Amino acid sequence: MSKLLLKGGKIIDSVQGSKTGDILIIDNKIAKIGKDLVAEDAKIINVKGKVISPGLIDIHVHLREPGFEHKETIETGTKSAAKGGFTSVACMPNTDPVIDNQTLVEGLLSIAKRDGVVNVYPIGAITKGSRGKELAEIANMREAGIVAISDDGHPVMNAEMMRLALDYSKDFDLTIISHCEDKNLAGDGVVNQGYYSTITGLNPISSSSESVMVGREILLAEETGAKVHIAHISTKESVELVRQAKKRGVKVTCEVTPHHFTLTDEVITSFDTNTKMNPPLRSVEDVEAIKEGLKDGTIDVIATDHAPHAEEEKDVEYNYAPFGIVGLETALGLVITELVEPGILTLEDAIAKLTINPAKVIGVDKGKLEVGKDADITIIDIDNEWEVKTEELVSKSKNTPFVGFNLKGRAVMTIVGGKIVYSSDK
Ligand SMILES: NC(=O)N[C@@H](CC(=O)O)C(=O)O
Ligand SMILES: [Zn+2]
Ligand SMILES: [Zn+2]
Repeated sequence: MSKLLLKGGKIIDSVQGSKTGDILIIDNKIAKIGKDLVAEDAKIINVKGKVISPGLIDIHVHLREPGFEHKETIETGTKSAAKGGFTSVACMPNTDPVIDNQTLVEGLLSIAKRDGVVNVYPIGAITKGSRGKELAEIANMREAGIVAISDDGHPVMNAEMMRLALDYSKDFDLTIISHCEDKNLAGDGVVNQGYYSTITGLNPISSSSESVMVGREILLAEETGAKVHIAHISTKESVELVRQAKKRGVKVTCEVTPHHFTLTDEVITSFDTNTKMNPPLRSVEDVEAIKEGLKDGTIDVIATDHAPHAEEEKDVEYNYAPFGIVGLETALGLVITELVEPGILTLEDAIAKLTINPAKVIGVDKGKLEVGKDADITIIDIDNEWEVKTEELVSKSKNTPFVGFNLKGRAVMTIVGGKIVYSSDK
């Protein structure tokens, strides 16, 4: 029997309010929560002045294995997650091959069991090969352990195919995570349409290329009664569509990435390919609408869309670089610096968007500190000031626009199932 006693931290409880106290972990479960706990032969960890949070959950991660191991592997991606304070990640199926059948899901789970340091929840494809033509083996994949379906990286352009998938997903209580992008409207765009696309001469991506699809998904979810989750929301129009749909009782949820609430399209003037991602960085007004959406609960989840790409792939002309940036190790710092410090979200609300809310979207029993639950816990030092440095990133890829940023707040210890998988002291 192994015992771990966390002493004197601020225990986050977004429902009943946070309190200072101790948590006793026995083996892989939370055994006791209270004040002045004592436990013989427990390893004691003093967390005075620190926050004890439910382990963070990221439901939008590209682990790249199988097929793109030069960008990331399940081992390096989950180590990156652990350093960022994440105890669970859900991984997107746009690997090679695309995760669209039971055997591939089982293969992924067995690698995750062998190499993963945090919990890995696979997301299956909606359509075979994510090509949008015929449905993937959704029932079998569900049996094998997928927690959601998504063709992320691509939209499902055929609305009838999406309606079919939504209808079908209800039988398996699966949420569809939609990458909202109208391919015809997006064309060969690489950056947000606006002042900065004009002055840089880079090909524009309109806001409508996203919002038209957000509107479509909402209408189809409403018609079918299915659950849809909008990935990486980025425009003010999309936020408003979700807000109105929620008022009507549509089963729609959405997520935003830290880069979409932190950066605007102004940064593309550097022509740094680490400012290129899908959807693109948007305007000041969009960022303001996103913050409003976070505040009023329209935006449920903060997810990284961790999208590693190798240095040689990004080190090309802007038009030719792949879309995407890494995010697991900077997410928490950006949330605290950009949202909690300025008072946009309380610490409890911010943590809810990184724990219980994402857990609900993928339907897993995680994200709460309660006796009897898995001991997935993140210890956060919210006052820790640090600078993002390339050489300190443990992800295999270093494609982030945040190098040199000074952030406040970081995970100092990550515990998964009672086991310390990351500690800043080591
Ligand atoms: N976000 C990105 O810019 N890229 C993602 C795909 C995606 O999330 O749509 C990737 O897989 O690289
Ligand atoms: Zn996407
Ligand atoms: Zn993605």
